[in-house]
Amino acid sequence: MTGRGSVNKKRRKKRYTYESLTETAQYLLDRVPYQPRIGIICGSGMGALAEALSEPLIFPYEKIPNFPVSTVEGHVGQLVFGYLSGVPVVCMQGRFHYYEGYPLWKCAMPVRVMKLLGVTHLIASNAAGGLNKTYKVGDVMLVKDHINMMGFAGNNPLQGPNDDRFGPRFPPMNTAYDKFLTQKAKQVAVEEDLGGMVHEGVYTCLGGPNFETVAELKMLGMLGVDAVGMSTVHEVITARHCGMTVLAFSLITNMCITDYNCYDEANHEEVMDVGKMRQDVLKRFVARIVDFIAKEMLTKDD
Ligand SMILES: O=P(O)(O)O[C@H]1O[C@H](CO)[C@@H](O)[C@H]1O
Ligand code: HPA
Repeated sequence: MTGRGSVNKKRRKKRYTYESLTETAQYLLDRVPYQPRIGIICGSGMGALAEALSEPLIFPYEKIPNFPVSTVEGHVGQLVFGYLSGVPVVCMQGRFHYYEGYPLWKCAMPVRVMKLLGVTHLIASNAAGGLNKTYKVGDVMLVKDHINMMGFAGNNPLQGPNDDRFGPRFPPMNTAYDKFLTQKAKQVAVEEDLGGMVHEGVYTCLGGPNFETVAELKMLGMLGVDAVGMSTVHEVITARHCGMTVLAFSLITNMCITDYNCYDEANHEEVMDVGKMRQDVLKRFVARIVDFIAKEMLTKDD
């Protein structure tokens, strides 16, 4: 390969260093008059979560040094800084997925940038297919654990040289999802009238972009998976590696089809529609969680 093609290939493969990520964080810190403490990642169709921020400062991904760009419908592709419940936060309105052609370390790169910005708590949301038969479309599942399917095949965002400034070579993952915060989120959900529609369950991320076959879903069900998606796991692994406290939740946007006699088909339009349908209640939900973190958890970290 010669010329522009080889230059692009080198660029795609070039790993971020602590220094290059610091450069990205510094670019943002030079333009934002505060340090965000809480990071929020918006799932498919859930970009409206960022619209709840007051005094928004918006950075399209293509303008931020070293940032990848969003290519998926329903992921605007910008970082939004602002205040939620009076707390300085940063929100990813659009995340990166493996199926977009990005390696997992690149998909998870914004989490490390958040860390360098001063973020200590991450709230990751996603749209997911409900595999647990008791779930219904529009329900929320607080993630209590995940199965890193791609990791089974050796694909992990932490693959490659470890930089101890971010975290240890061999990070534990049995406490990935903060129990205290998850319990509080459950309580908030009940108070916000999400009551009967809130579950705690196991999420898995597949590589996508195709939705799953019936046999694949049956297998995942046997493994104990409650909700299936194509994101979040690599972000959570990266966040835990660098010591962040994590809450993650899935909006169940469709039920997984595990019946060979059913001819319905999963589709991205439905996923985005359900995200929009639930956006107002999720905005309130996330704002309350941010308020709780600020009052009960941030002070302990200071
Ligand atoms: O996980 P998020 O980004 O919410 O999006 C989910 O929705 C898309 C499929 O409709 C996939 O990208 C899947 O991962
Ligand atoms: N499968 C995988 N990812 C998804 C789904 C699904 O059914 N729904 C939303 N994201």
